[in-house]
Amino acid sequence: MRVIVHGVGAIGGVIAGGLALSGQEVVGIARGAQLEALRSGGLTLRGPGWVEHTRFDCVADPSDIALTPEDVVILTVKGQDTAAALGQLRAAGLSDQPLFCAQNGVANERAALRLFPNVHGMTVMSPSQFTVPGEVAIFAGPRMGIFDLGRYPGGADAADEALAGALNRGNFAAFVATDVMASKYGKLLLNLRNICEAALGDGDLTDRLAEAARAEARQVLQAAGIGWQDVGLADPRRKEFMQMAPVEGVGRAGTSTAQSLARGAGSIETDYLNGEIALIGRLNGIEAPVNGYLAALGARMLREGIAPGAVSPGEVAAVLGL
Ligand SMILES: NC(=O)C1=CN([C@@H]2O[C@H](COP(=O)(O)OP(=O)(O)OC[C@H]3O[C@@H](n4cnc5c(N)ncnc54)[C@H](OP(=O)(O)O)[C@@H]3O)[C@@H](O)[C@H]2O)C=CC1
Ligand SMILES: CC(C)(CO)C(=O)C(=O)O
Repeated sequence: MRVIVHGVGAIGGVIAGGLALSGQEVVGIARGAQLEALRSGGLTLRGPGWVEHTRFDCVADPSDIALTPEDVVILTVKGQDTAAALGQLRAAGLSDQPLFCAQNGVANERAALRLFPNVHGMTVMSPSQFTVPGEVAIFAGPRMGIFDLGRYPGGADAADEALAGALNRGNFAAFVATDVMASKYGKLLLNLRNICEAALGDGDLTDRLAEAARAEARQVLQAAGIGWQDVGLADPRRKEFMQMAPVEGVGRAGTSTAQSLARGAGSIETDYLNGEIALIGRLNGIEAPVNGYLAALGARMLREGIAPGAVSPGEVAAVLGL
């Protein structure tokens, strides 16, 4: 098995780095300064109380790789970049190799299944950050992440077992799940907080706003007949495998959404997180005003260049009556 990681940023870096450090053959797909840095100097991983350095092959496009039936692809781009990445993979000749969507949100797998037959979901619990080109930080230990892996839309097969085995050898805690989308919907509920924290920073209003978004989302999912599994702090695997911890010399820029805003990435994932709840609500004739507002707020922050934490608490509290 050769593992191709498409999108070596925070999560792609941690996954590719952990696998490479364990001796697994890895090829990364990256772009810009990150590609240059990975090619010239390799990847540095910084964790709580440790630093590791590793090297693996990196290319700019899947078409630079001579794909074989033994390849497995892990997609680690943000949801808004999935369509372009899938198009690249198709142009490169990917066919029935397993394709794992190691991303937040629940829309990536469906988009992938339109083009490819062998699609798998992968829930990612791994608080990570792209710091500078050629370096990523992981704010948790003792394992670098907890993953649920399974075939989309359901079931599990040998590819899930094989990748879970490789990830476990790479200091992750990986679990094969026959209903991986239940786990991914559970993770979606957690990620509804991303834009709240990106807008307001941490605090009581953020907590209340996130809870309002989650309460609304639970109603929407229930009405749409969609089940979920709790993968939050109550999940006993977190205590055993992965607790949050600071990384010396690296300030945490918040969730992946705040990270995109902080580094001026030009796009954020909110339409695939809170926007997904608004979409499911609209498809089922249910109002989802809190998540609809939060998706629009994310778009406004991007449009107006509002920095993380700089949205007026009074405005949010007034609009949502909190
Ligand atoms: N960060 C975290 O703590 C967590 C993130 N996640 C999820 O993981 C997924 C990835 O997030 P994260 O790692 O934070 O995001 P990052 O932006 O750090 O990483 C994504 C990387 O993919 C690159 N990329 C995008 N499209 C392409 C392409 N076509 N070819 C090559 N490279 C490409 C981006 O480049 P560029 O910078 O140029 O856009 C970037 O380097 C998201 O769904 C996120 O929600 C899940 C759990 C935790
Ligand atoms: C782990 C968590 C909830 C926060 O880092 C995340 O998924 C994200 O940043 O998108």
